[in-house]
Amino acid sequence: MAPTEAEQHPRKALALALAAHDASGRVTPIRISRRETGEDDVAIQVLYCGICHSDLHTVKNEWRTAMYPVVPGHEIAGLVTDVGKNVHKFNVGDRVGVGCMANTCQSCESCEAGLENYCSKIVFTYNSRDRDGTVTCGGYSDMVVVNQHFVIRFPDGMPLDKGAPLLCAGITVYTPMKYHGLNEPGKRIGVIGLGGLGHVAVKFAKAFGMRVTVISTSPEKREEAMEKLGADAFVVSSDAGQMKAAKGTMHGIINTASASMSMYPYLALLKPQGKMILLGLPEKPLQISAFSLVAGGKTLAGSCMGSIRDTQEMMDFAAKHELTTDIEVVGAEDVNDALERLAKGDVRYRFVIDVGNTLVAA
Ligand SMILES: NC(=O)C1=CN([C@@H]2O[C@H](COP(=O)(O)OP(=O)(O)OC[C@H]3O[C@@H](n4cnc5c(N)ncnc54)[C@H](OP(=O)(O)O)[C@@H]3O)[C@@H](O)[C@H]2O)C=CC1
Ligand SMILES: O=C/C=C/c1ccc(O)c(O)c1
Ligand SMILES: [Zn+2]
Ligand SMILES: [Zn+2]
Repeated sequence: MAPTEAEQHPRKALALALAAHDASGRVTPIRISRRETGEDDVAIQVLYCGICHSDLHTVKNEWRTAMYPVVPGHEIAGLVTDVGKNVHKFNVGDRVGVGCMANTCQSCESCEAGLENYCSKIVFTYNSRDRDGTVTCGGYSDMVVVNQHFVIRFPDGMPLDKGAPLLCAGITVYTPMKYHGLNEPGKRIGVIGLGGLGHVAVKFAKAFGMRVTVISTSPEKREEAMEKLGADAFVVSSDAGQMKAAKGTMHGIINTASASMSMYPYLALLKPQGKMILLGLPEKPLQISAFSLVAGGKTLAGSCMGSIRDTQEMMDFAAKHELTTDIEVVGAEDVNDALERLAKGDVRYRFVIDVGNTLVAA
C-alpha cells in the first residue's frame, strides 16, 4: 500500500484506513497520517466504528462536500493508547468514544454556552478542514488522535460495539427530545424512518415513558418495531387509511428520513401546536406547503448532532437504562457491501465495523 498525499502532518503517526476516492463511494485500504499526540490530545486505538447514513451521503458526494480521499466514520469506540501532558481526565486503557466533532473554537457564543455542535468553526471528525490545514479522517481507521474535550467516556458495562452508534445516532435523537420537551412520560411521539437513528429514537422515547408511533415506508418492519423495539403503533406511510387514522395524534415527530419527501401527510399527523424535528439530511429539498404548518400552529425545527456535555449525559442515561443499539457487525473487507446494503435500507439497524480485528495491514 503506497502512502498517500494525505500523509502531510509535520509530526505524525501512520495509520491504516478505509477511504473513498470518488463518488462511487467504494472504499479501499490506504495509509494515512495522524498528528502525534499533542498536549491536549488523546490517541485512541479504534476497535469499532458505526456506519452512519451521513458516511454514505459523504462518500457518494451527495452533499457536494467531499474532499477525497474521504475516510468516514464518526461513531468511534476504542481504547486510549496515549495522552498528552495536559490530559488528566483519561488514562491509557480507558474505554472511550468519539462522535461527529473533532474540534471547535471553544470561545464563540455557542461554545461558551456548551453548544459546540453549533460552533461556526466546527471541525467534523472526517471530511473537514482541521486547524493545521489537513483534512480530518474518521474512524474507518485503526487509530485516531482527538482533542480531549471531544472524547467521551464509555460507561462501565456498556459494550463498545453496541454502544458505538450512540455517539452519532444516539446523541442526534436524544438532543431534540430533551430540548423540545419530547421526553415527557405519556406524550405521544412519532418517529419517521426506522433506520440507525430511528430505532434509537424509539428506544429513548420508550425509556422516557412515551407512547411511540413508527411511521415507515417498510411494512416488513412492523412486527420487529412493535415486538422487539417496543413501539406502541406502526403506520405505513403509503397506506392512506393508516395515515388518516393517525392524523392529529402526535405531540411531536422526530424525522430521520434520509431521502426527500413531501411534508404534507407527515405534518398532518401532529396535534395542533405539535412539533416536527428534522434530523435527516437528504440531498434533495423537502416539499412543504405553508398551510400544513400555519393552519395548526405547528413548528418545524432542525437539530444537528448534540453537545459534548449532552453526549456524556446521553451515554450515562443509556447505560442506566441498559439501552444499546441493534447492530450487524461487519469486517473491514465487507464495508462496501454494507454501504450498498445501507443505501437499500437492508440493515437492522446499524452496521458496525469490527475495526480492531479486521482492519489489518496486508
Ligand atoms: N441532524 C443530524 O445531526 C444528523 C443527521 N443524520 C442524517 O439522518 C438521516 C438518517 O440517518 P440514518 O438513520 O443513519 O440512516 P438509515 O439509512 O439507517 O435510516 C434512514 C431511514 O429513512 C427511511 N427512509 C428512507 N427513504 C425514505 C423516504 N423516501 N421517505 C421516508 N422515509 C425514508 C427508512 O426507514 P423506513 O424503512 O422505516 O421507511 C430508512 O431506514 C441521514 O440523512 C443522515 O445523514 C445522521 C446523523 C446526524
Ligand atoms: O451524521 C451526522 C452528520 C451531521 C452533519 C450535520 C451538518 C453538516 O453540515 C454535516 O456535514 C454533517
Ligand atoms: Zn452520523
Ligand atoms: Zn465555537
